[in-house]
Order: sequence, then structure tokens, then C-alpha cells
Amino acid sequence: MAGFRDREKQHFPLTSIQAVVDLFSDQLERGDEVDLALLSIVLGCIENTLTMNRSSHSNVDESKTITPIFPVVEADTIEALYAKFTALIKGAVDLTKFESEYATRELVKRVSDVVWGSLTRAYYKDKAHLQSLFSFLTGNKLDCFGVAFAVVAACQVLGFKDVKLSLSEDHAWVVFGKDSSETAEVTWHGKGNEDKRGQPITEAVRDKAWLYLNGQPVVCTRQMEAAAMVSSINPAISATIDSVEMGSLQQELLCLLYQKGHLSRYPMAIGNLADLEEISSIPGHPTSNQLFEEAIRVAQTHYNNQHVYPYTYFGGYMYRHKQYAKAIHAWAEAASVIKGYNYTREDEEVYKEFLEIANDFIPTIAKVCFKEESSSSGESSLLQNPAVYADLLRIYDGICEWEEGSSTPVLHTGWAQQFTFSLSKFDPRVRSLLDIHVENEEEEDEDGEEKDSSKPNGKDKQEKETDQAASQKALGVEKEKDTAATQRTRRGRKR
Ligand SMILES: FC(F)c1nnc(N2CCN(c3ncnc4sc(CC(F)(F)F)cc34)CC2)s1
Repeated sequence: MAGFRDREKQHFPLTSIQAVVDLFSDQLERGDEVDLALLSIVLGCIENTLTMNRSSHSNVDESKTITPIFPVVEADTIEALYAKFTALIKGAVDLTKFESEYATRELVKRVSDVVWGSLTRAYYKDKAHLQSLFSFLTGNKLDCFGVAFAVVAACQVLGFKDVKLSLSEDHAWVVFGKDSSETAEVTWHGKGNEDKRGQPITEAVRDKAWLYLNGQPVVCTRQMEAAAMVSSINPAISATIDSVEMGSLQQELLCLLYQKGHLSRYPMAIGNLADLEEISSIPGHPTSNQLFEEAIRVAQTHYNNQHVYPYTYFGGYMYRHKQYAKAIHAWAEAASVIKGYNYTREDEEVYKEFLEIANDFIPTIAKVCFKEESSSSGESSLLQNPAVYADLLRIYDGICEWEEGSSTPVLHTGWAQQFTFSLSKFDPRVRSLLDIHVENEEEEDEDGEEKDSSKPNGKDKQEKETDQAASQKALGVEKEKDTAATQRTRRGRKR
């Protein structure tokens, strides 16, 4: 049973980032005995000291040098909070009613009710620093993720090893029972949505639903739950200032988890480490680029490519680094994922991602490149690149397909205005270099070849090749064996 024993106590008092890394490393070596309550209280305590009520320049002296401050975390502070948590949970759950080694739905619901019932009546749920057990035990406040995490930590205190955190890109719930075959809501989601705590996540609820990743959530091990707690660290002191020490601690802990292989099934945590490495890379750490690409590979390999964020993370990174063609390609991949989902009112977070991509980032790219082209010798290759134009069409087509069959509309005229604005900035000649195949699945014969060579773009082959040669020559695009961007559009209706 986890507990606050000599093995833990020897690390205290914690006086540096390295001391916290050593405590985590020691805990991670314990396999599924990682003590979630202990680690969450420690991180919450440090975050509270480094980010809350810090006067603007408390650690800057007259010579403008900033002396790094790391709080001293005493054993008895943590031990007292740990004892408070175990007393609350063990005092509220009568274990004689739950004889089985495995948790039951009643047990999980009871633990969720105990956490839920301890929360302050009314508070701003999406405020920062409400994710840890420190916040729960000292302020009776938790955010949506924090409630789910607290339920899992509580079940660990009660000795139920089968209760695990299950994560999508914007929601959290638990799995439990033999082979983790059961699921249960334990927290709320979003604003104005009735919580469904205690209910299972059924096939009807999760299929084609981004909030549940179409049945491909990240089901955590204990070490991945530690990674989720580290990912939820919030180094923000204010809207514009971050604690450098808290950011470094998060980066060092994510890197430790990465090196121990505990992020190998957790694309978002890999993306979080990539973001931190981009801000300040540490020698010997993997690069942002490598990490973003790994997050994508993990989602493709282990989650049937149903995750959106690995592509939007990578697209954002390429955009910031002005690699616009790669950014647009990543967003086209993201759109290819989202088109398999039906949009619902609980998907606002991913809606905002695509809104920003289509109505801010892409129009900005079109303007910047168009201006460059008119000012320089007309060499803005992006607006003359058929592959980029094809990716742009995939983005718009994917968003349209996302809306198809959805209960809530996605698009409005603002989207259409931005779509047409961006497309209009491309050189008209790129269109003749596009070969858009519309495959109708039932017409495809066994080796995937199209049966009838429908006249793409209404021209016969000969006319098309002449057009293409002329355009390629004019654009200085060397003759490709086949068209520069063969765009295969599979027009399958969502079932
Ligand atoms: F590239 C953009 F799409 C993004 N940039 N940052 C993104 N994050 C940052 C971190 N993040 C996360 N990072 C690790 N694990 C989790 S589990 C989860 C859902 C919930 F909070 F549990 F409900 C969210 C999340 C959420 C998504 S997406």
C-alpha cells in the first residue's frame, strides 16, 4: 500500500527542481505503486508557492538580476495534507460493502460523490491552478480534470488498482473492473452540460464523438497518470507572466517520463514536452520536431489515427516557424481526422482550433505570401504550389464533411468568406495542375483502380495534359511523371 514512509520522507525537505525529479524518479520505479496523492500534493504545493499571490517582482533586486526562488517543501506539510486526504476518503467509504478485489460502479460513484460533495458550492471552474489535490485539500476547489484525477487517486488509497484514468483531448473519465472493461463518468464537462456521473460511456455515446475519441481514448497506467498530473501543471503567474521555475520543473518531469517510456502511448503529453522544448531546449533532450512527429506516429499506430491534437500541435509549430506549406499539410491531416466525427455542442474546444486555423492562420499565410509575391520577383512559391492548394482543399472539404450528419452546424458565412479569400490568393494556374479523383467506393474494382475513367475536370486526357504542360512550364515546375498533386477524394457517406 502506498504511504508516506521513510522511502518518501528521505527526499524531504525538497529544496530544488532536481529534488522533485528524484522523488518522481523513485516513485516511477515502484511501477503501479506510484503514489498519486503524494505527487499531486507536492506539485500543487510548489505551484501554489511559485504562481499564487507573487508580487510582480518579488525576486528582482535593484541590479535587475532575478534570483531563482524555489520553495522549501517540508515533509510535515505534505504528510499532514496526505493524512487529511486518506482520512477523508477512508472515513467516507464503508469498504465492508465492497468486498471484491475489483471496483464496482457503486464504489466509483460513491468516491466521485465524496470528492464532488467536498467542493466549494460556487467557484470559477476554469480558473488556473485547480487541478491538484493541494487545491482540493486546501481550497476545496477542483477543475474538471482535477475531479477525475482525485477519484482515481482516492481509489488508489482504497486499494483498487483497477480504477484507471481515461483521457480524451477534452474530457476525462475512468475505466475499472476485470480487463478494464467498465467505464464511468466521474466529473462534469464544459459549461451548462448536466454531469453524467456514474453513467457508463456507451457505444452510442462514443461512436463518431470527438469528446470520446471514437473509442480511442488514452487509458492510463499509474505512470501515465503521473504524466497527466505533470501535463496539468500550470506555470502561469498571470495572463502574461509564467514562473520560469515551474515551467522548468514541468519540462524536466515530462522529459524524465519520456525517457522512462511512460509517454509512449500519450500523444498530448509528448506534444506538451515538444512545446516546452521549443520555448527553451535543453541539451540532450529530444527536439521539438522529433517530439511532434513522434506524437503523430503514436496516434496513428495506437489510436487508429483518431486524435486531432497531434496534427494541430505540429501545424501550430510549423506556422510559428513560418514553414507554411508544412503547417497547411499538418492541418490537412487534422481535417482528415475530424471529418470522421459528427460535431456536437460539447466539441467547442476542437471547433475553436479549426476556427483559428481556417479564419486566422490560413488567411494570414495567404496575405503574407501574396504581399511577398507582389513585392519580390513574383517568386512566392507557396501560392503557386499545387500540393499546398490541394491541402487547402482537403482542409475545407474535411471541415464540410465534419458538418455533414452532425446535430450542430459548424460553418457560417464567415468561414466561407475566409475560404474564398485564401483560395483566391493562389495563382490560377495551380488549378490546372490538380487532378481531383472522386472515387465512388462501390465502383472501385478489386485492385483499387477506378472502373470508368471519368473525365476529371470535364476535359479529356489529351486536353488536360496540354494544359498541365503549359502551366507547369509557366510555373517552372519540372514535369512530374504524374500530376504534382493527385488528390484522391473518397466520397463515402458517414454511416
Ligand atoms: F495544438 C493545439 F491543439 C493544442 N495545444 N495544447 C493542447 N492541449 C494542452 C494539453 N492538454 C492535455 N495534455 C495532456 N493530457 C490531457 S488530458 C486532457 C483532457 C482533460 F483535461 F483531461 F479533460 C487534456 C490534456 C490539452 C490539450 S491542444
